[in-house]
Amino acid sequence: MNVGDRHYRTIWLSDDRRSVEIIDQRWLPHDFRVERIGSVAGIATAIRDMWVRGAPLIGVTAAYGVAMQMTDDPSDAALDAVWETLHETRPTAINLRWALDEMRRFLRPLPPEQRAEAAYRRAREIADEDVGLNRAIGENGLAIIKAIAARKPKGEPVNILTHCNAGWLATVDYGTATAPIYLATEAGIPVHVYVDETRPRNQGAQLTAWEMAGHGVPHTLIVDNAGGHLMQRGEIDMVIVGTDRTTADGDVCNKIGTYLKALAAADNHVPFYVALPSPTIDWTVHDGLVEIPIEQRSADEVSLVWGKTSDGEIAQVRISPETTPAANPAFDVTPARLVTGLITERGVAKASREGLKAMFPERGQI
Ligand SMILES: CSC[C@H]1O[C@H](OP(=O)(O)O)[C@H](O)[C@@H]1O
Repeated sequence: MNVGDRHYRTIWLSDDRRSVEIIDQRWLPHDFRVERIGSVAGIATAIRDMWVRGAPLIGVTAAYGVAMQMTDDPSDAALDAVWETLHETRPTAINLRWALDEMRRFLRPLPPEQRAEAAYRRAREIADEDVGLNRAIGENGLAIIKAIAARKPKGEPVNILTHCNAGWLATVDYGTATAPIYLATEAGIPVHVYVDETRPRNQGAQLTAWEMAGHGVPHTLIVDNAGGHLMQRGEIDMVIVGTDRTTADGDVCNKIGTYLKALAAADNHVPFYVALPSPTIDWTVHDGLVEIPIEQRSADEVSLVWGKTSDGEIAQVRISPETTPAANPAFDVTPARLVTGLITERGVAKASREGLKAMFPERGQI
């Protein structure tokens, strides 16, 4: 999307045709920093420490990491080793495994001497595919926003709540949950977005709010605990979130706190949508609560917060006693029964095995 008057993707090949450049999201919204990464170790650090984050973007970044490995050592052993190294960086987003599997599937049959060039080509294709998938998600989600807008007094905005950042910063471009919002804004449909701050890393306050401001989307930052209150008072017309892994039965794993939003939405009859490209569907699992690994991140992310001081320094401060332990599960699972619909690149699927099979019949027996 545009940053000022310049278009950016979140990741792109450097002019050395080996490294990639990424928007280092740790410093947003206070500082826009681009980092160049030219090694598998650098890619692993960028994913693990969330310089880049968001399921689709994690996958694309890993794909380029495989390409870097193939440049250094195109052997089968190296291909397996880079799969393992990058797969262990973050356990929940299925796009990471999907991208690593896809790169290995694509490269294995090739002679080693062809693998590096082919790997960079395939990584770029995966990045381009992500943009196309998200654009299609935007079109399918736009129809939902239009239908809600049609039922509201003319000119009144559709009030949309979103959690965490499933925006263009979580993908290569457009985002998933934000794609319908961007297209609605471009179509002149009045929308207003309630942005959950999304503790502990505040992806909403720091990233989604920055995106909304940058794209001229009216928005209001709220604490995570305010969403239910707003729904009770009829101030939310729909919820739309992203996902890091959705099961073949429609259970949705997403940033911690999503489940609580879904419960409040169900209790207040607010439609709760999940936007996802098909690589985020894990067809090998059915019960998300049992089968999806939930990343446990550092307690420091709970006890310390980043911000800008009054003299403009970006700093971290402690918000709890030094001796207080903290728990930091990074994701939770929303059961399919709480999901109104899954907005995919092909259309809106029911959150069920039948609904997903109907949308993706080529998946056969799931
Ligand atoms: C479009 S996937 C976005 C998804 O990823 C985020 O997690 P994280 O920031 O930890 O990578 C969050 O769950 C978003 O919904």
